[in-house]
Amino acid sequence: MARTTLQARDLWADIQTLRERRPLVHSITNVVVTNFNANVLLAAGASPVMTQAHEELEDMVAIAQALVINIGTLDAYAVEAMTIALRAANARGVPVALDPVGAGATAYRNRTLAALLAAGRPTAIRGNASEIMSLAGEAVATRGVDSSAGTEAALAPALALAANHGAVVCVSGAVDHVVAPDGRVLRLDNGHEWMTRITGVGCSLTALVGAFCAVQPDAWRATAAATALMGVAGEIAAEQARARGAGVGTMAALLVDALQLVDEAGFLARARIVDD
Ligand SMILES: Nc1ncnc2c1ncn2[C@@H]1O[C@H](COP(=O)(O)OP(=O)(O)O)[C@@H](O)[C@H]1O
Ligand SMILES: Cc1ncsc1CCOP(=O)(O)O
Ligand SMILES: [Mg+2]
Repeated sequence: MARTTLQARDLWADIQTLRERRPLVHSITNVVVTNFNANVLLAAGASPVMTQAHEELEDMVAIAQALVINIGTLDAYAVEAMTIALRAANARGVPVALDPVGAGATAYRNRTLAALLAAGRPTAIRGNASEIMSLAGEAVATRGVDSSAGTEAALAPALALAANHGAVVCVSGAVDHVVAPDGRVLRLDNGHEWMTRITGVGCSLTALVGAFCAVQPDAWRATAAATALMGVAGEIAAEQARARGAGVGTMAALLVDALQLVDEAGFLARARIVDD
């Protein structure tokens, strides 16, 4: 396994670049998380637009700096939209982040993901452990949209998935694993268990992956920056919520705040890159 040379300060540089450049991120996402995802993107410094109208997809992809495809709430119209947008993004060199929500839960999701991966190539794929294991061909059943496995078990499947599709793969969980098609692996030990009790945090991480791919051409480093930022912000939000005797509802708002307000010292003090 290749050792990482990435440092937290490299990831902080990408966070600053995102805040300065404010890339337009086009998302085709699910009906549960659309508003939260848009707020997360805005807080981190990106400019979100959500649309799946077939009539405007190619025009929107043409002005976007990244595309996010999220299969959380599927129907035939949305699947066609994802396929059109993926092809358009690939043709224009616009980076694509894919969230395989619920992969391994139903045959329809698995079929749809196979068709999307046959139609085009995502730049990065971000899912929880059982979603990534399922996408890599392992016989695993995702529990609705929640993981039924730990991230360590998904490392080998993630490396295979990355190599097979030429995409960076991020497996999120207690320790996040970010792997590149060439075998580079970065582990990030940030976050808080309460993040799993706010809907859309994983989906929003995928949206951030898209945003960072818009400003950092090394998709592995971009995905690491997104993952570190979400983990650090989640930690800050959980701490602040607990300090005031609040729960995960308050934490959701504090998470958006932390994505906006985290500064260099706070980020560098918390970001934990784990080497083997
Ligand atoms: N047990 C945990 N401890 C700390 N952070 C976690 C834990 N589980 C998930 N996270 C964090 O929550 C975010 C969403 O990840 P995850 O829950 O795996 O996604 P999904 O919502 O798609 O299942 C990531 O930033 C991840 O690091
Ligand atoms: C609950 C739910 N059902 C379909 S999509 C969705 C949101 C999943 O969001 P996340 O994976 O970020 O928790
Ligand atoms: Mg998810």
